[in-house]
Amino acid sequence: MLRERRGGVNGRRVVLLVGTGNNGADALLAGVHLRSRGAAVEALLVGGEAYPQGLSTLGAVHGITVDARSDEGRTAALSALAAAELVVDGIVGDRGSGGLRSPADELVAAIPAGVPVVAVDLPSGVDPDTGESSGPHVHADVTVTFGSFKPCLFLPPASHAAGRLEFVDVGLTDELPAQPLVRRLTRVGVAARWPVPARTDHKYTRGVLGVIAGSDTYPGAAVLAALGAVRAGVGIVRYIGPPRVTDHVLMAAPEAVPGFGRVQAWLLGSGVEADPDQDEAIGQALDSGLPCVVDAGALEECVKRRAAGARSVGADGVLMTPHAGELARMLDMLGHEVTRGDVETRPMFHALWLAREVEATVLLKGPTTLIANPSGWLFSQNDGPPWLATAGSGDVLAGIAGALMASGVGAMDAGAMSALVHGLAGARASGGGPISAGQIAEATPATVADLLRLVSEPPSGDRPRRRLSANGR
Ligand SMILES: NC(=O)C1=CN([C@@H]2O[C@H](COP(=O)(O)OP(=O)(O)OC[C@H]3O[C@@H](n4cnc5c(N)ncnc54)[C@H](OP(=O)(O)O)[C@@H]3O)[C@@H](O)[C@H]2O)[C@@H](O)CC1
Ligand SMILES: Nc1ncnc2c1ncn2[C@@H]1O[C@H](COP(=O)(O)OP(=O)(O)O)[C@@H](O)[C@H]1O
Repeated sequence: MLRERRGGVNGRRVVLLVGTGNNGADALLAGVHLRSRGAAVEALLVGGEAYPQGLSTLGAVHGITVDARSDEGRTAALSALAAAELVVDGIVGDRGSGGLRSPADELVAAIPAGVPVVAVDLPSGVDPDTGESSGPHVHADVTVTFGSFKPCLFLPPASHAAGRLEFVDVGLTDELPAQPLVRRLTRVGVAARWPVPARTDHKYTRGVLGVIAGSDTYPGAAVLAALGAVRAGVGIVRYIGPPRVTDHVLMAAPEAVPGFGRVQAWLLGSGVEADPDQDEAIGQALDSGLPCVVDAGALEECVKRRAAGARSVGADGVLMTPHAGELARMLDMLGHEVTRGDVETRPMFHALWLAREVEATVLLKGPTTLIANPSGWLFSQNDGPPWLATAGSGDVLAGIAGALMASGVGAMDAGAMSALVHGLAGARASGGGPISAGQIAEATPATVADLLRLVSEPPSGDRPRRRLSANGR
């Protein structure tokens, strides 16, 4: 980072924020290394006993140590930070809880804006297991993590403070639980799970998705949801909605077939407003025992029915796709006083809460997408640019998820796979600039094709097939 931003290491001022644990020790050793390359290194001690060997080695190479707990030390620490060209955060690691104590909180708040920060293991001040934070915390440009990714690196809001993640394998893989609490599907993981048609397939065996979406107020949502499904490669879309909306859907996606018929899964609710015909159709679909993606205007009906015990399919057959505001509304409906702000502050907690209350899979949309199921497992996907935050983007996502569920993919996988493909398609369409939701749908086929190339057999047969790990990641 010093090389990238300051043209080299020699003579640069590096400040280490050093706690008493292993992360403090790692920061000290990083300091020794940087000192040996000519950087001026100051270690600010924020707790009691820091790693003695690290302190003595840093001293031996003429690094400076400041005990920031005394008044005098704190003043020196603050002026070191004001002049820093790189900060290494080793205050707390995965045993940190309850927010930063003094003087760490004051020092973190004093890191000047624009100075690059490298965090050891996690940005100090966030809760390692939940990604929540109750006070000031470090905002890192890069987090270097050892042995395994800590849950907070994937869980917002902490994940947004971690910056780029650098993983260093220190050989702990065998010690880790087989099923981590939070997982992230990679491109290869999605490609390996993608339903690729066999030579003998026809459109019905590939899966038919019934789409009940759109209204006279929001005709576009139906168009975008149908396009998402068609472009993700469903066998057929059957569209059910008001006549004017049907016309729009058929204009944009002539592949769609209007009216009821046999389907393998449902996509319900995108752009739906109170309408007796659609409400009845949605109710029937929810009772059909078929897998469903439940979005926007169908969320309330789904929650009501499932909370009352009407659960025609289990959690892996229902993928609810609220954004933070909708998730708050659903929990409120169930008698819990929850605001959008509460959900944004504790997204994992609230997604799991709804998943457990109604025994469904919950995909919570946002800058990072969380997919939670009632057993407590989560996927966290963070694959697209902020340009995805555009009207109708979520309707396309619902369409992609619907296509996957119609072809037999379970709700957890369908949620994570659609989030990754939606994110990558957004990035492809964007190329760094603004996008419309329709462009996300348009970029989906090429995005899937790129993914599938990661796991396809080479034509010549002499390159080995890419090996996947046991869990497909
Ligand atoms: N092309 C189409 O057909 C599209 C159709 N769509 C369809 O629309 C339906 C509604 O979905 P939605 O998520 O947009 O609405 P909804 O959950 O009620 O949240 C609204 C909340 O947002 C806020 N808010 C509003 N304005 C704000 C502002 N200027 N600045 C800041 N905040 C503002 C306001 O919150 P407040 O702070 O006022 O409490 C309000 O409560 C849904 O069926 C979807 O599929 C969409 O996909 C879009 C494309
Ligand atoms: N800052 C962001 N970075 C990346 N993706 C985002 C960001 N904000 C929103 N998204 C994604 O954009 C989509 C927005 O969906 P949604 O809120 O339902 O909007 P709409 O109802 O207009 O379609 C979701 O897939 C969400 O995860």
